[in-house]
Amino acid sequence: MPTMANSHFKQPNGTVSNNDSRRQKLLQQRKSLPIATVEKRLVEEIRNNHILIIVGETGSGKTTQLPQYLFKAGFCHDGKLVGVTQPRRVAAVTVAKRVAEECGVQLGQRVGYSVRFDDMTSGSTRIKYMTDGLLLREALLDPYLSKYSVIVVDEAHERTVHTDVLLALLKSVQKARSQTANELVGRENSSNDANLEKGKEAQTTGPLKKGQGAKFPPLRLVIMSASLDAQIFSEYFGGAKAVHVQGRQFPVDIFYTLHAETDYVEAAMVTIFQIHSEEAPGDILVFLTGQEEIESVEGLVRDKLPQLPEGNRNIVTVPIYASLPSEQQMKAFMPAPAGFRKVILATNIAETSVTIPGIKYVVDPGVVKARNYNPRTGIESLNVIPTSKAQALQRSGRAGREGAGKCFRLYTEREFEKLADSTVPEIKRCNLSNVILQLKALGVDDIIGFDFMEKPSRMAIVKSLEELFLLGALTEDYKLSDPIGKQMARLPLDPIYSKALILSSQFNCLEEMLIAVAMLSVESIFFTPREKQEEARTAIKRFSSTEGDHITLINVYRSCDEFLESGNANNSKDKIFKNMKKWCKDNFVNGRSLRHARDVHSQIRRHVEQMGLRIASCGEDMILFRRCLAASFFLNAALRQPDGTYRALASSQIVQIHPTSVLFRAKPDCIVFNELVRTNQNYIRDVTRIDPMWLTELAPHFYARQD
Ligand SMILES: Nc1ncnc2c1ncn2[C@@H]1O[C@H](COP(=O)(O)OP(=O)(O)OP(=O)(O)O)[C@@H](O)[C@H]1O
Repeated sequence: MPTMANSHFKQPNGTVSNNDSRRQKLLQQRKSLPIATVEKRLVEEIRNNHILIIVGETGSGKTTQLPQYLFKAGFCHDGKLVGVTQPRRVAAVTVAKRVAEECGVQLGQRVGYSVRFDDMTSGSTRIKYMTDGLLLREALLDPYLSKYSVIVVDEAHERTVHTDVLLALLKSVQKARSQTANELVGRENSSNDANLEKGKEAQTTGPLKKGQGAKFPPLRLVIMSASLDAQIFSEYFGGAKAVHVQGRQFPVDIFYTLHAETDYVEAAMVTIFQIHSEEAPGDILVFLTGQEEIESVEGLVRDKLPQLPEGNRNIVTVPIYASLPSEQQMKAFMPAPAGFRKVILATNIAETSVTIPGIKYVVDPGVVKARNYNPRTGIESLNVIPTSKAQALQRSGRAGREGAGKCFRLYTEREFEKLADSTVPEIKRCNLSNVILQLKALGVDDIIGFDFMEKPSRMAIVKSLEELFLLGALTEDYKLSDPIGKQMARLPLDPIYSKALILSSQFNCLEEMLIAVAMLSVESIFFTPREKQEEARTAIKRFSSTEGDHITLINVYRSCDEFLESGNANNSKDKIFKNMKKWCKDNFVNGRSLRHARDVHSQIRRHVEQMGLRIASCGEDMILFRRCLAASFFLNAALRQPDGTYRALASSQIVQIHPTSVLFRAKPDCIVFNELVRTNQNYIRDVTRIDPMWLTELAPHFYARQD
């Protein structure tokens, strides 16, 4: 077995090395992986079975090695690709970098990746890592996924909405590619939603046409995970064969607490410092639930350092969470400064697939922030819940990848035993509008009869179909509308935001809506340090609009723009970055969030430009913009009640304006909002004042009915 590969500390992840000894070392590492002993057998199984399920321990080499074996075995000979999907972009990017390095090729050549807004592939790419969402989008343009000979769905146990939909889609593509002209194709169903909902005649359309798929060679599917319940997948794929890859590379010792912890953040802090003072060198990966919690722990660690003995302050914290811009996420993969211990504070985006060089210790509080959706009330909420056993296994699997590791679970062994084996599939606990819009765009007519691995409730499907109809994305017989529905499906956003962008081009305020949507897509734009509450409030007031949070967010964005434009023209990128950081700090704006919003803004701007939408600004006339908000978010309108609470008009839920909203005290009569958060109350966030008359004028199809 190789010893711990400290070279990773010195060489940034993914650089192409001409250094022979580095290549030799990588080759040695590859050969020592458990999967290497079964290379021939796996290739044979994939040749002989069109669907194969592979279960193997974390770190055994599935993600990095199998695609290379398939390439070597000739699955890419005629220019075809091996596609590997990951639930998360950070995994797709980092694994592709690693595999390119192992192959000794430049990233983007033989080995590449493609994730939303970032394509690192070329005509010569044969092994392509991507997110599952991206492959779904590819299917819009190439319904038979004709350029792939094999598709590997990695980390299938995560059961994200995209993974589930992708599996169903791949099943029908595979069937189509192995069928003859006379056979029926999976996506052509005998009934459709209009039929089910309205008793009309069945109609079928869809891009998969009878016999067309037979033009392409059969598609092979590989479904992989370390902790997957092979049985469920095997049944779904008609008794597909499952193989188990035995053995793990390095051992990971698991430690549990003796007693249940009441405050997991506090327990995580204690554990970090205990590891730092008692354990051998090696970096620490701590799982937390979200940006705010990560930033608060960063602050707590910073505050604690001066209290430690001088020689013991050599800790650096590095955050990693989904809404952090990619280049900042990559900092987690860089080596710590010499003599320092790196403490990575991560959400579950670092839970599967990734190898973070240097990690020897994992701290796992056993909780995760998960989406939950109630189709009856239409409320989608984010709740902190216990992880499943499968997640606990994945988390501990992040240690022990370069040498033996340790995992500290901040809960008792008895609590572990009580955890569910696997996570409830996301498709059963989220709003389905986005998925249904994508499926409709893929030509799936019958959502209720669609071959989901696990069917979402009929109520959830019907509710989302109704929502899409009200937004104008579907016609009366639940077909994708043209052009609105088609345009909405092209935008990689929630349908309600896509609709807002399309409408705002008609209201002459697309400039403003682009900023609003970008700002709404990031967490916590303002930060209020505990010790500077008053100062922060005064600073934030400078951006406040009496009309509400949307215009306030636009004011922040534009003020920063103005600052960057004035006097920064001749500055280097680095200098501008530093200036922006200072501006944000002075104004109590969260710099990371604002940078992310600017990123999202330029990406969606590119999309709307490509779609030919007219980009104009309403200038000073913010009434136009507010009218557009009313026209777009009419499903999220609420009226004030005599007691100061609000009644959400679509669901009749009683809600309250969140204290962080600029309208918290003003309490206008009628509002639209964007987020409903359920804690001990139903709080609404991102709120703007509107005139109630606008609702009947701008959304008569909904409000005429309500009255
Ligand atoms: N970026 C990297 N830097 C250093 N070592 C790496 C890197 N990526 C992979 N490795 C090494 O290759 C091994 C196999 O990684 P791989 O991702 O293929 O395993 P896996 O079986 O897919 O694991 P998981 O189920 O956790 O995704 C790791 O345990 C690690 O030793």
